[in-house]
This record gives sequence, C-alpha cells and structure tokens, in this order.
Amino acid sequence: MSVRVVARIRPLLETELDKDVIVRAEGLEGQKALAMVKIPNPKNESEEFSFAFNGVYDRGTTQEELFSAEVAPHIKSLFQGLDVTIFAYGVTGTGKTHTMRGGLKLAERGVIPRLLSNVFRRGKKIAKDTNGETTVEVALSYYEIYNDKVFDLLEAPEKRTPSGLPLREKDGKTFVVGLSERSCEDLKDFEKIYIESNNNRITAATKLNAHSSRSHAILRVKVTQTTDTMVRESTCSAIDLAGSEDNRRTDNGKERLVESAAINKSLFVLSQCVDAISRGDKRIPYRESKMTRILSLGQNNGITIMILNLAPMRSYHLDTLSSLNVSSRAKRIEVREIENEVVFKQAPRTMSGGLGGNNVQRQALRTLTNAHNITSGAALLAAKATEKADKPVKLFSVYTDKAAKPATAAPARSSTVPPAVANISQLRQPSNPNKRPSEIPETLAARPSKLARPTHISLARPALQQRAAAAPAPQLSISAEQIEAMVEKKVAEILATRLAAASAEDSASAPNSVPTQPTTTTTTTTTTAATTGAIGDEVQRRLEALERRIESDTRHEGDSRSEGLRFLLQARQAKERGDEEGALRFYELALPSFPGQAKLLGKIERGERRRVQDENEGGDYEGTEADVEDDDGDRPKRGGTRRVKGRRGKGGLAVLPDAMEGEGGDVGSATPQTQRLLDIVNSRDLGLIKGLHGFGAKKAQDLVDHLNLLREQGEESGRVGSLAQLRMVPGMGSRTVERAYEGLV
Ligand SMILES: Nc1ncnc2c1ncn2[C@@H]1O[C@H](COP(=O)(O)OP(=O)(O)OP(=O)(O)O)[C@@H](O)[C@H]1O
Repeated sequence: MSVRVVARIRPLLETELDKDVIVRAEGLEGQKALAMVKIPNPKNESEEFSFAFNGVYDRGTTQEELFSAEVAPHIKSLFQGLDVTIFAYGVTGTGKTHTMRGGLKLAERGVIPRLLSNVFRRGKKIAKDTNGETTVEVALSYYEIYNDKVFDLLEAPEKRTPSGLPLREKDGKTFVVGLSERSCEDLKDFEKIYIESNNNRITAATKLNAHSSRSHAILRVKVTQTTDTMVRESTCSAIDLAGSEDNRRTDNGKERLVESAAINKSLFVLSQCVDAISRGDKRIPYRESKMTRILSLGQNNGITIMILNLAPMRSYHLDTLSSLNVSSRAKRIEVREIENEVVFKQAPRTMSGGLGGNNVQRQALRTLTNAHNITSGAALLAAKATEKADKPVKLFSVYTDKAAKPATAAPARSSTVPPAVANISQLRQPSNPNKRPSEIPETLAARPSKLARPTHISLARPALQQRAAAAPAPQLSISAEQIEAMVEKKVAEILATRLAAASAEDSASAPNSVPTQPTTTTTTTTTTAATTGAIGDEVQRRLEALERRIESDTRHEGDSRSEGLRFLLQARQAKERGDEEGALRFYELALPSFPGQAKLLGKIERGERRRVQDENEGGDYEGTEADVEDDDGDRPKRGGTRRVKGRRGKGGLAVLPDAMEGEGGDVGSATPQTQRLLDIVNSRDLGLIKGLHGFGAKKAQDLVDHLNLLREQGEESGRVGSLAQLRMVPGMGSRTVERAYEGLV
C-alpha cells in the first residue's frame, strides 16, 4: 500500500486580502518543486513552522495541473488491477469540493469528472487495442456517510431510512447492504448521474461556509475488464471528506455539534489508519469507523492519495495548523512510496496567482487544543537505511526556521544521544529568554537542565540554598513527588530526543526530506554532570531503568505501551505549550495503553475538572465529541486521584475496583459489580445493555455488533473478559465504562 500526501493552497476569494495571507509554499533547499508549507507559529510569529509533503500546489494551480500531476499517473495502475483511493481533506471552506468536483466549465472540472473521462478513454483504447477481446465496464456507486450512517446518494432522499444502510461482512470484506450500483456507459451518462445525485448530499450553512459539506461523500468507480479467460475488477474511490472544522469557530448549534462529533471521530480514525499504515503496523484500526471499514483502508495493495486543502488566510491559522498536523502523520508514508516506486512519478508544479470566489466568513479565533506538530516523513527512511528496525516510530517533530548557532557545551550524556541530535542542540539558540524551557536547548552553558533547577529541590531560603550548594548532592532533600516529576520529564526528553535524532537522520539520508532544523517542542537529553550530581544516584538509577524499559517497549512494533508512551509525550508537550485541552486529549488517548493507571486517571480527572470549570466560567471550551456523548450533565465534576475499592469518589465518580485497575482486569479477581457488568455485556441482550447507566440504544447496538463481529471473525468467543477490554471496544472509553459500573454500584 502506498500513500502520497500533497497539499493544495486555494486562491484568495473575492473578499480576502493579500495582506492576510500567512501560508506559503516553498521547495526543499536547492529544489524548484514545491514540497513545503510554511506558516508562522501563532504563539510566536518570529518562528515559522515548515511542513513537508510529497508535493505542494500553490494558489495558482489549475485543476488540470493538479489532476495530471497527482491522479492521471495512477489510472494505468487502476487498469492493472490496483485499487486507487483519493481523499480531499481539510477545513470547511478550503476547497475540498472544488478539488474533487470542481465547477461546470471544462477548465474548472475537478478530479472526479476528469478521472471518469480518463477511465472511459483508457477503456476504449484497451478495447480497441485488443480488437474487442477485452470489454471494459464501468459502474458507479455513490454514497455519503453522515453521522456515522451510510446513505445511498443514487437514491432519492425520501427513500432513506433513519438508520441508513447496514454493513455486512462477507469473505473478510465489508459491504454496504442495499447500496445501488449504476452501470455507466460514457461521460455524458456519468455527468447526468453525478449531478443528480449530488443534490441528494447533505450540506448545511455553517459560519465558515454557506454550503458546507456535512458528510463524507464517497464515489466508487468500479472498472471490470473481461476477456475469455479472466475477469479483472478494480475500484477507484474518490472521497470528498466533510470539513474538519473546530466547533468553537462555527457557532454551531446542537445538531451541527453532533455532526461535527461524528465527522471528527471518523477523521481521527482515518488519520490513525494512515499513521498505522505508515508505520507498517500489522493492525490497522480501519474497523473503528464506517468509512475506513467500507474502504478497507490499508487492507489491499492499492494507492492512496491524500490531498490536504488549505486556505492561505490568517483567519484559518489554528485550523490550518491542526490539519497540517494530521496530514503530516500521513506524510511519513512517503518512505513506503519510495520503496514501492509506485508514485513520485511527477514533481509537483508551481504556479502563483489568485482567483475570486465566494465569500467565506469566519469568526475570530480562540485557543485550540491541537498540537501543531509535524512528523518528519523521512524518519522511517532513516530508520530503514540504518537497519534500526527496533527504533520507535518518530512522531511529531516541528521544524522552525531559525538561524543556527553553535552550542557552547557538548552534551554530557552523549553516549545516549546520537551525533545528529547533538547537532540539533548546537543549531538551536534561545531567541527569547522568556520562552518556555522546552523550547530552549538545555546545554550546560546556555541554561541548566530543568532537572538541576532549584525549584525542583526543596530549598526554600537563600541561606539554605548556599548550604545545599556546598553539600554533596545525595544530601539534597528531594521528595518522592519531585523525583516522579523529574522522571516524567526525563521520559519526555528521552522520547523527544529520539524524534529529534530521527529528524536529523532523515535529513542526512532522505533526498526528499526537509532539512533538519531545530525543533520547538523537543528538548535534548543533555543531562550534564552537574545535573546528574544534583539529582542523585537514586533518580539516575530510575531514569536509566526507565530508559531501558522504553527501549525494550519500543522494540515491540505495534506494542500499545509504546503507543501510550508516545501519547504521554504529546500530552507533556501540549502541557508545556500551555495547551491544557490538548494535553487532556492525549492523556485520554494514552489510557487504553495503561488501563486503570491511577496517576493517569487522576490527570484526566483533573483536566476534566479544569475543563468543566472553564465552561462554567464561560471559557473557550464550547464542545467536542466528549461533550456530545456526555451531554446529560453526568460528567463528574470532582474526584480523588486514587480511587478506593468499594466506595464512591468524591464527586460521584464510579469507584473502580482494584481488579479493574490492573492491566487486563482479570475476571477471576473481579468484584460482583464487575462480573455483573461483564455478564450483561456478554449476554448481548439489547434490553439489558440499554438499561446500563450511560448506554443508549445506539451504544448498546454498536456494542452488540462489535461482539458479533468478534465472533464472526473467530476472535476468541466474542466475549469481553474484563473491564479493561470493555474500555477498548470502539465507542466505549473509560467514562462510559465507569458510568455503567457506577450504575451497578
Ligand atoms: N482552487 C480554487 N480555485 C478557485 N476557487 C476555489 C478553489 N478552491 C476553493 N475555491 C472556492 O472556495 C470556496 C470554498 O470551497 P469548497 O466549497 O470547495 O470548500 P470545502 O472545503 O469543500 O468546504 P466544505 O467542507 O464546507 O464543503 C468555494 O467558493 C470555491 O469555489
């Protein structure tokens, strides 16, 4: 499977002004072809983030240019039997529909009509070249996924049932029951079907776009080539994804929020799938959303093209960074492409200019939770090149364009830091003394490591500090909590170093990679001798043990602990940026890897309390997926960090039994409530399950469907054996399980 990720920056619309442009395209050093998107750091405009892509298309790129460069080369592969999937991803109003569908004029036609035109042309040529021995048939299906329900766009809306079309599994493939398919003779035929069925698509006016697509629209073009001896079938799916906008900027009402929750969830799964494919994971979470499940994403040997649509305006700043972040994960697949030699056949073209269009109104931006990072796609290439298969996948490094300056001291623990990392730390310089520590290199001369800072040590008064400075390090009083904090910080540093190392290796080995530049969110592991002395032997031992553990954890590809650690690192980085909501989200993502981990649960609870407080105080937070799920106001407002068996938490939180907190949550040691909950779940009795606290009809049905699916796939007995497992079921999560448990208590 190969994936190519490209970015397309749309031109300015009539009412947009050149002075508000903040997104620009650039080539890699010394190369003309555009391959980088540059955008200022919203928190520090003197810094600029660079995101690398397989190709970047600037504002003046025509429909024809995009199509010939990115889609046309794969039509041959389609006729050779490979499946092709083309996504248009991006925030509402950035040009996804324009890219996929386009305008009615010939020059304005988007990817889809051009694709069909090429397919028919090639089909005719094959028939002609084989003297009619090969017949080529084209059939279309067109459906949308709205609020996680599938609707046939080839059918009139009146024929829709509220629950949409069901999915079924057959021979390991997922198909939509009752989805119509229309044979399509020629382009005229196609245009008629396509224009008619587009009127059936659900769109709505949001504050960002008067005709915003609220569903994912998936056009499936099935090509069947038949000769006397064989039938070859392949499909090309073209997907105009729903907008990935942030609710806080759309003034969305309840209905729009529910839609957005479904949209964001499926986009999240999509990015997770792409991420997993890029890592070469055996398990791709494609079953966790309907769209990826129907597309069987990552299950075939096809070609995927992800077109990230971007608006160049400042008013989209945070949304743009957010989608760059998502697509940058996809970008890592560049490595696989090089290996497959399927793509990269044509360099992206550059044009500049501007076009007019509709007016897209946007409201003022407020803080957003998303991490603004980028993965260096070439990280995997570097890992591959050096045969370090046991290295963890490198996630999230941000490049900033800052002048290089040699460091004044070499890192003391250079044995654990690859040379490339040392270079990174040398390149970086603290441009702003007020910057957060994570953004500044921690070289000995420039600034002491956080680990050695007196704030981490219980020395309140100057006199004591002087005495302590003279005293040997082990005499310093460090509380268990402080040690814990140091260890946590250190873990984050170690992981961050790996990212930086990978980025550095990338630039050395990958011809298409971004040049290695300093990172803003990573720190180096320049633990100095002074630092080591200050933190003492005990901390050092624990750090080393942890380092070994991370090393051994990350060796197991697909190991959920490594995944969890990565989320913890991201949470940590979000915290460093002051992005509490982002941190909370990453802590929640880490939870399935460390089920029931009391400290993590504590962090999540505290984060949620803060969020609730923000809401009550009229803060920024206005709604996410979690809001929608927990809309009954049942979300705990308070709670202790450690839950005690058999009692309720402070603010009415379900008090989970110890059995649940252990990894795996063995049924053998389950409390009667746990056992009861599992019995109800495993009964598959919809009535009983619906009776659980926090379960509605849909959640109950989804759970039963999931259990049935497990059984169909022969996975164990299709039973959930522990609360930890229950939490891992798609759509469940910790809060749902806690509430169901609480109901039984
Ligand atoms: N490359 C382009 N050239 C000219 N106009 C464009 C281009 N891209 C987008 N536009 C214009 O920008 C506006 C928004 O584009 P479009 O509706 O395609 O956005 P979208 O991302 O599909 O939004 P939504 O997710 O809400 O459906 C439209 O008026 C469209 O014509």
